Amino acid sequence: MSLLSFEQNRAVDFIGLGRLCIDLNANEIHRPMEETRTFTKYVGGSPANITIAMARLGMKTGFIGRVSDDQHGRFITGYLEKEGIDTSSVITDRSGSVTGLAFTEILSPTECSILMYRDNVADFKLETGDVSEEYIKSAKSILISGTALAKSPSREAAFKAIELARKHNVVVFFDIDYRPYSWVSREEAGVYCGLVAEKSDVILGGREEFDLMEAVHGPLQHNDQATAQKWFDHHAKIVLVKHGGDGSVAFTKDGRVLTGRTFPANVVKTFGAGDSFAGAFIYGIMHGWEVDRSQEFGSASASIVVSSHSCSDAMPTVEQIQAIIDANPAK
Ligand SMILES: Nc1ncnc2c1ncn2[C@@H]1O[C@H](COP(=O)(O)OP(=O)(O)OP(=O)(O)O)[C@@H](O)[C@H]1O
Ligand SMILES: O=C(O)C[C@@H](O)[C@H](O)C(=O)CO
Repeated sequence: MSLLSFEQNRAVDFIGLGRLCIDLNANEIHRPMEETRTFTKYVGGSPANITIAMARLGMKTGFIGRVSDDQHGRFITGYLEKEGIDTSSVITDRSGSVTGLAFTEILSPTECSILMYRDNVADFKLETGDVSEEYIKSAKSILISGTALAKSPSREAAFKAIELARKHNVVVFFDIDYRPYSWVSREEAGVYCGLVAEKSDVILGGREEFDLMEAVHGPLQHNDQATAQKWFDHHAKIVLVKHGGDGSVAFTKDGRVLTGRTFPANVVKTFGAGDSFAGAFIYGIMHGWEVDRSQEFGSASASIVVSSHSCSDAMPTVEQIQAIIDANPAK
């Protein structure tokens, strides 16, 4: 019995909402950013990365967001269009906003950090008027990333999108995506992420991201199974807890607990694992695959992206992911 039912007669499979930014990944790796002279530019932003991942896997995708009225905004929109992502709801913001920049430092394969420049960014200027009911009802699913909740009017736009999704049987995927630099406080993040989690069908996050919500919406349990039950008591059908190199654990409302394995990787950088995992995992779920097969697909995708310099550019095809799985059969 499928946990989720996706409306089939919809023009769009998946809509991402929120952050469209630019990654500037250090070319001189294994040294501090103070010693970096050059960077390579990629489209970034967790929801953008996940939407690009879905498009690379052949899904019909769209995006709801705002970009700056400059070369960076045009670069992002052009990239999305080249990937086949519908940009009819990607709005050029003309308030003088800028594009968020994510400078990434790769000290070692396991020591990576991101320096975020996010003052007056276009993505937080997303307004409720940018969220079209007609567009939402044309989709099978929508992705909400937690950072979109960090500031108004983006926050209200995200909540409107969720309400419209619920009204039109659009499946809501929620990636908690906690990025401290965008929030006033952890507590505020917990408040708003918890309110979205209560309305979501599938929730993805790390242990500490679930703790963030439980610190406000209680009780704080540090226990994946108890966490999952908490959200099943609301609207969730699948709760997936990511554990980095240790894989993931998925809980289903019908009582299954599924452990996701990891795949060997020549790790260049650790970030991008979550977005590539999410894209391929959601792909599996939307194709009616069992949750554990979807976890495996997500994990294989992540092993490719952590072995690459970029996030968005490195998002793999179905064939590339399957080749990793075929080369590393489960024991
Ligand atoms: N070093 C690794 N090698 C292979 N697979 C990995 C590695 N790190 C993570 N993964 C895979 O990616 C999935 C998601 O990783 P993780 O838990 O780090 O998400 P995240 O914290 O959201 O990542 P990000 O750093 O992109 O925000 C894991 O469940 C695992 O399957
Ligand atoms: O989501 C962000 O703001 C940073 C991303 O652009 C970056 O690619 C990353 O950290 C992916 O996890």
